Amino acid sequence: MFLKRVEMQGFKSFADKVVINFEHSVTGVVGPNGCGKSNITDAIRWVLGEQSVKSLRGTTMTDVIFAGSADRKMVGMAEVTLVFDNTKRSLNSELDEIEVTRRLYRNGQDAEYLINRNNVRLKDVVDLILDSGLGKDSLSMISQGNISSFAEAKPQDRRAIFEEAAGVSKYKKRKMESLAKLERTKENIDRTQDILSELERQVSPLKRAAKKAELYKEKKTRLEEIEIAVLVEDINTINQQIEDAKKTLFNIESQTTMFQTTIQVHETQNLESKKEVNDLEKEINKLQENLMKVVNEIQILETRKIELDEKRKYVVEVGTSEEKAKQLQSLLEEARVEYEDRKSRYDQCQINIELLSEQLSQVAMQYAEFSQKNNEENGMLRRLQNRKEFLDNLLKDPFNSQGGVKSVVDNAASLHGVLGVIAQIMQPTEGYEEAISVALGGTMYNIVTSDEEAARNAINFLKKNQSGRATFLPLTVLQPRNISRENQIVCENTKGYLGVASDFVQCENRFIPVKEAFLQNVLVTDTLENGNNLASLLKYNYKIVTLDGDVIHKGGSMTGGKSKNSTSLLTVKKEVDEINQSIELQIAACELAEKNVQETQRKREELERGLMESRIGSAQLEPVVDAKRAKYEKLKNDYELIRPNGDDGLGDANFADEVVLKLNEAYSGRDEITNSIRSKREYRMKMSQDVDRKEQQIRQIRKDLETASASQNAIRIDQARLETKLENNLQRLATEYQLTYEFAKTKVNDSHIENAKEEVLQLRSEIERLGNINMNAPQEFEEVNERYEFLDKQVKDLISSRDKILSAIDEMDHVMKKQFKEMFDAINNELNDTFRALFGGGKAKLVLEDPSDILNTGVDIDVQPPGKSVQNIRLFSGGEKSLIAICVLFSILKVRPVPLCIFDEVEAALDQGNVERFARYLKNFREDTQFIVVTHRPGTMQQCEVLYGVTMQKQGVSQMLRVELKDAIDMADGQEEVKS
Ligand SMILES: Nc1ncnc2c1ncn2[C@@H]1O[C@H](COP(=O)(O)OP(=O)(O)OP(=O)(O)O)[C@@H](O)[C@H]1O
Repeated sequence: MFLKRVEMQGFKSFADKVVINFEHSVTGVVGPNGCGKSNITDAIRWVLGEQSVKSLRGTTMTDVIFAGSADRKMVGMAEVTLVFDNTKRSLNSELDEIEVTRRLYRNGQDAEYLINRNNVRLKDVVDLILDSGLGKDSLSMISQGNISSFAEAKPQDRRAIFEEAAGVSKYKKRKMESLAKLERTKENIDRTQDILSELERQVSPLKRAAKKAELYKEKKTRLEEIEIAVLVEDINTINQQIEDAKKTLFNIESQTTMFQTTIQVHETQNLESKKEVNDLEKEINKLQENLMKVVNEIQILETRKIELDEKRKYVVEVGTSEEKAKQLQSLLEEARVEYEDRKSRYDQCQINIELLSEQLSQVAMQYAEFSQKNNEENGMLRRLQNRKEFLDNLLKDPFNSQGGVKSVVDNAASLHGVLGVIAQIMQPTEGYEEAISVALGGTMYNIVTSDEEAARNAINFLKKNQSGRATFLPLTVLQPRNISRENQIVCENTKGYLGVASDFVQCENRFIPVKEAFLQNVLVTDTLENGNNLASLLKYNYKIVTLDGDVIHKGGSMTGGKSKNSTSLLTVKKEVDEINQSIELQIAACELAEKNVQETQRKREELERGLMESRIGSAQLEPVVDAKRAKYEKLKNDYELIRPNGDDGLGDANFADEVVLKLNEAYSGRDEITNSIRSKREYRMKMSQDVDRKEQQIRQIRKDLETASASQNAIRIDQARLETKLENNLQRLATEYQLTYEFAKTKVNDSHIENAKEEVLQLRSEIERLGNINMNAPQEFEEVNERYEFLDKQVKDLISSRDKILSAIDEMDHVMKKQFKEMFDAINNELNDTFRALFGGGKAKLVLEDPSDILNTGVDIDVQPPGKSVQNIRLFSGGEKSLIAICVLFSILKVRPVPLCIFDEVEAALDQGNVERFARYLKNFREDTQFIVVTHRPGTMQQCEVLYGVTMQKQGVSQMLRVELKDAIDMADGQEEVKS
């Protein structure tokens, strides 16, 4: 037998273990109402996986567990086992015997299925019986209710049994599943497409933004390359400039040493010269003493000579003619010598007068010039001293013209948080005073406060005291203003650019925000021309100042020029320094001018003295010469009278009187001393001039030394500035680009530097044109695009799976139509014979309500019992309806036999004759089908090969026992008479 055994324990009314062995093809189960017959059917249905509590006639699943009775306690577990013979492989297993068990515990949770005592899932049980004909809608379990509902059912509801028979229901189930899946797939497609279109909206702008960001990065990288190249180039230049500065410093140092040596040499020489002048002075004095002696000697000799002359005159008057002539000749010769000597000295005096006059007039002119120069220099010195006094006052009282500022500064000690005036806080680098002064402009009088409250307090103070107005800068509100990196590159590549103004200002750390707010975006150039060039490259976006204090304002307007004696608080210190220096120089200039005047005066006096001496000498000599000439001519006449033809004897005359000779000697000695004095004086003058010249040279060299030292300082400052700049550039290479100078050098090539300025401008304007950049865009785009592509693929997959489902549904529809139609036709073929057999004639047929819609059409039954006209099943009596339904059931069994069929009082509504016909007909199927028939009808019982009686001997607990026909009939409530 297919179902070999049923074992039950604790299932519904079967409290105790009951084992039913099936050994016959047709087994009858009999018993009185409520004894538990149908519970056996329920047990079989339950094991085969029934999940519907309603089908099991309960409200919860635990209702199947024996609930107890008057004298039995409830049990905790229900267990039913079915044992099948599977040698015909009706079940989906290769085993010959299969034991299926289901257990349920009262806690309702520990439900179990077992196949051959192994725990399995419900699905395994369902798979086991799939297509075996034991399904819950199959014909394997037919109750009286099924029979009547089949007959009463609408044609539409009736097709289920044909579908089951045709094996269509599994396709139908699959189709339902596929449709549900299709629905889910469509929903997924819709949902995914919604997300997709949302993503699509994001993807395009993100793609554009990402492209923009990439472009930006590219250009930025190029800018960086250029910047690195410019930095490297800058470093090269700075290194070169530092080298040059060192060389220049070395040259200046050598020059300084040379200057110092020259000064030393000059000073030593001057010392010697001065000593020499001193010696000359002494010599001259000595000579003058000698001169006096000679002059005295001359006077004595002259007196003696006069005496001698008198003696000679006497000889001439009283002597012989010979003596006379001789004497006269001697006198004549003497007079000639005297005359010529005096004449020559007189002439010399005249020459000296002329020479000295000329020299004197030159010196006088020089003296006038030097005096004028001296006056000028002194005037200049006075002007400088006046200016210095003014500047000193300004330094002492810098805010005299700014009432409010002065008042706040004077009272700073009592005002909380007043930190100082910008002009005092900022220290411009030497040489940059004018530039910083104009860069700050009026801001230099602004007062820095710690915060806004301090500023408010100070303003209230000014109001209260009505002591003026002032502008305040609270440190807490200051924002740094910079020039962009790209513009910086442009600047650094522009000729004459020196830096931003803040580079040239020192201040305490706490005031750095002030510097950054006002000077970090002001550019400094050396000249106005270079400033204009830079301004145009930067499109007039920045304020530019020059070292001279000219300003190119934002927008391009320019301010410049110079007003007399103008000064600002930032330049005043520089001017004071400069003026102190100028005063020092001016004092030296005055001293020099004074010295020149004095020197010239001394020279003039000396010349005047010489001239005077010469004039006196000349005046003294003039009458002497006349007298000597007259004397000489008279003696000549006298002698010619004595010797009219002349006498050669004259030559022999001994007129060389000793006195005369001495006198002549004395005169020539006097002249010699005078000449020596003159020449020594001249030499002394030359020496003094030489000393003066050298002193002047020393002063000039000292001036040059000062200039050299100033330029040394300037070069050192410049060198320090270059070294700071170099340090900054190296630092920037390291921090911004993580590069050493040596490595960066290997990275750059000429192409980076070529046209750097133009390219930077070009790149900068291109970057500007790019507008706002979302640097996260590439990543966001990648993420969104990845999601987009993923979802797009998913949609495609979903569409393809939807198409597959649709085609599977189509295929299933096709199979279902085919199988349904074939099964329907086959059953229809059998129905007529079955009908005739059970009704004893007539005819019957199945009719499709809508043959064009095989998948949904209802099934009607047209029957014509013998002697009756064709009628629809609904018009027949209850018994007839049952029998017609049974005809259909048997027709189906003929076409589609099932291994097990349980009939639960299906023939209840039939009359006895029909019951017997039914029971006999049933036996036709016992070859292929095992029947378990629950019945009250003796007619049926008679046809069963074995009968089991169900009893409830103990109240509420069912029991089974094999019974004989007679007992069975007795047990069946005696409702039917047994036909003997
Ligand atoms: N969980 C349960 N515990 C104890 N008894 C139960 C349980 N469930 C059902 N029963 C009993 O089973 C009996 C019904 O059994 P069943 O319907 O099989 O009777 P039957 O023999 O088919 O009757 P009829 O001939 O009237 O159809 C009832 O008496 C009911 O009290």
